Amino acid sequence: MLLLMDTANIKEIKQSIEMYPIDGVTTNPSIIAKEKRDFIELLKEIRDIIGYDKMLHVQVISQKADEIVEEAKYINKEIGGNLYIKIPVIPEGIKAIKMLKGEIKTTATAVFTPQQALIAAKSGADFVAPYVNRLDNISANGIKVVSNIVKLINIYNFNTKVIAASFKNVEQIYGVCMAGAHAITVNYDMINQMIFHPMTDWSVLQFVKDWENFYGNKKIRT
Ligand SMILES: O=C[C@H](O)COP(=O)(O)O
Repeated sequence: MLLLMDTANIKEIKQSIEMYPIDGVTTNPSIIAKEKRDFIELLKEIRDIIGYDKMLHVQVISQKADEIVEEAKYINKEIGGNLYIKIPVIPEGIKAIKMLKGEIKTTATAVFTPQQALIAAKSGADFVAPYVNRLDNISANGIKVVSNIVKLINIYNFNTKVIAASFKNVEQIYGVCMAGAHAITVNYDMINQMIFHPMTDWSVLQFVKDWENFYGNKKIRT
């Protein structure tokens, strides 16, 4: 199971890498624009923080296959390392995924149906990224879509992995993990929510109280 951070915020990336078992970072144009920084400069800083081995997913802007390929090559040259180029599953995007196969790794993004994921996988995408919360928001079932994509990938034995994205609560995250998603990408709030439980905090406080009742402020290691 791969765990990625869906953010381009330097502080959030640094903190989550320090605290949690993070495999990489995913971005999209909206996430990047929020930081109000030079695109390449920001990505280079993220690469420096996470290192060359962790995954970095960066999305293209163009909507024509030839231009998508050019953007992918440019980002790859500038940023390098374990890089995945995110390409939306429009027809020209599928064409670009086919063109990049064997040269640059790709993540087919903005996936809303198993059919889109199937075509992207058949085209050679390394990852497909279904948007769970955006599906739930249009009264579809994000977890079911992820589950069906995982099933299709297994039926046809594609090498493609599912990176479930777009979460607004931990129940959605739990659901896609139970459905066998190979990877999840979550924002800073979600990663903290995943580990939070009021009973855990209460128990920790209780342990400390009981210890102090007998040992006072004595430490385990003096
Ligand atoms: O790149 C895709 C994002 O994970 C979408 O997430 P969002 O629906 O929270 O904007």
